[in-house]
Amino acid sequence: MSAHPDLDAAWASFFAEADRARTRRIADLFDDSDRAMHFSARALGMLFDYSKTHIDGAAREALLGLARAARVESMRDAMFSGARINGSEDRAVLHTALRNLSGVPVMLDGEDVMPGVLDTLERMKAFARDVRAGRFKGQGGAITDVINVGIGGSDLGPAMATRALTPFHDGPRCHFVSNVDSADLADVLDGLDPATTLVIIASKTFTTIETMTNAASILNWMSVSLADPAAQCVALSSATDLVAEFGIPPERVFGFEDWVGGRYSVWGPIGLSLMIAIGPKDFTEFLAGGAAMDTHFRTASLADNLPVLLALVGLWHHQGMSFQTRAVLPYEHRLARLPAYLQQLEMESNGKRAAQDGQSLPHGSGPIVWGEPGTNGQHAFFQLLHQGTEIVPCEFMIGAEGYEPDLAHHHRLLVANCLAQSEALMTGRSLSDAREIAASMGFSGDKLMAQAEQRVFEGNRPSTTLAYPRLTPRVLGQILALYEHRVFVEGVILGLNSFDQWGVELGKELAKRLEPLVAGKAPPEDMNQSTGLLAAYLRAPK
Ligand SMILES: O=P(O)(O)OC[C@H]1O[C@H](O)[C@H](O)[C@@H](O)[C@@H]1O
Repeated sequence: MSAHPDLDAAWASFFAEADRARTRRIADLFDDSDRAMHFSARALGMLFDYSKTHIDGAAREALLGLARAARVESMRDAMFSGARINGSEDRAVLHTALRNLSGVPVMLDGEDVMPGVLDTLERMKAFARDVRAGRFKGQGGAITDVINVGIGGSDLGPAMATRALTPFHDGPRCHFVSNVDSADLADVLDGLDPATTLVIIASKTFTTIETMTNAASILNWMSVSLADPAAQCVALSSATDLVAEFGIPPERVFGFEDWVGGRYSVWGPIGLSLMIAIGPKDFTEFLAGGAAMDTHFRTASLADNLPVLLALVGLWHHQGMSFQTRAVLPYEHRLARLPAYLQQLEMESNGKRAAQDGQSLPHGSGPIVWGEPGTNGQHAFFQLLHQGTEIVPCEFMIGAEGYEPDLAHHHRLLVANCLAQSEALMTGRSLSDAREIAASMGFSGDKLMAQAEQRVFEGNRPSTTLAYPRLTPRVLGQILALYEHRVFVEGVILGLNSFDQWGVELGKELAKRLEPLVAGKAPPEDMNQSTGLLAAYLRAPK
């Protein structure tokens, strides 16, 4: 007898609905003339349309039943209340406190974390203002360039958001170095003046090999021409003792606590490069957007709750319809790094095999997430989205307005393309229409059939669209918090801990063991022969 009979029953109705849906055509669901209204939701000025999916009223009831049976609301409240929901690391999950601009107390072990959070935020703002105004100087004058050295969560958030908010840049240029591949560092340093460059070393643990290696090499680069390279360094970290050992004085260290996961950390000190690029005021807007989404997530009913709906649609496609991946397709060129950011957020959070109690997950983990901005993707992999034998649910994103009023016709084309794709995926093209096309091209007989078949689009391919007014700092904050909570809800329903990442450890350990071998020293005793062959080739390629 299961310990969770309600949850088991909810999963059973979920799978029964998914089975029923397999034979259904999405386009037929639009016989209901109100479907678009009934299968979309609005919040904070954004519109989430999930009507172009196989979900009907009964399926939605089953999905909401699953959210209720998995106790999504009480788990949500537990997260916001500072409970240690990250069980394997025995940590609370309170990145939301970083954007809690109201300052309403957030208690952890009987203590309010907000005074510390707001104090750090004020210090960041003061420092960002000094850098932007030229009061904080490099050894050659005002700072012209900022390099954020970090990887994973200490890179993807600020790198993605800084690019997303290009129209708001009015500070020094910001660059990002993450890869241990020297090519990354060399390309960023090329053309920079060490005397006017600020280096931000961003690492929660301050032990990550890529970041520490890059930081050391940057300091070497600076030391060729500067008397005191460390004077132009800032650290963003939870490991204040290691930062002190490294030699960065406390006034240039911005700390955060272990209850902020790396991939959830852009809202705090890890966002410093973004704050320097766009200024404290717009950064505060970004935080306000995240906070507004938190309030929505905490107060909206499940059926109107955007993060819950995104999560349920995701589970429906992956667990219910057995679609293995999902594509994130921002029709917003400045969100080019969003798919990479979401890959870490979603796959590092929910790409797991074991439940909190160590049992195998009964219904698997989260899906593979990938994507590219439109319209570029249309000229690359959309072929497979339309005619491949794998079905990939697509998540489109589009703003009503861009930032180039003189080029408004570009934006109209962008919107038309985005809408055209979701419609084409759903409606497809029938064999008879394809035959007509082939006939009009002059084909006949067997050739006509062959030509026609290749022009058939099965259609019935699901997508959702998130539409927003314009990509402002506030809207970006809303979107990122929306996805964070979506990942959380999916994780709760799947029964896993979204906040640890044990799956990244093994490769790191092995890399450490293999380094001597790559350097030509003794191989580890239990080294695999394929690895040995590759290492030998890479030492002397012939
Ligand atoms: O910020 P750091 O401690 O340097 O960690 C950087 C990144 O590396 C780790 O391997 C984790 O997979 C990420 O979650 C983390 O964001």
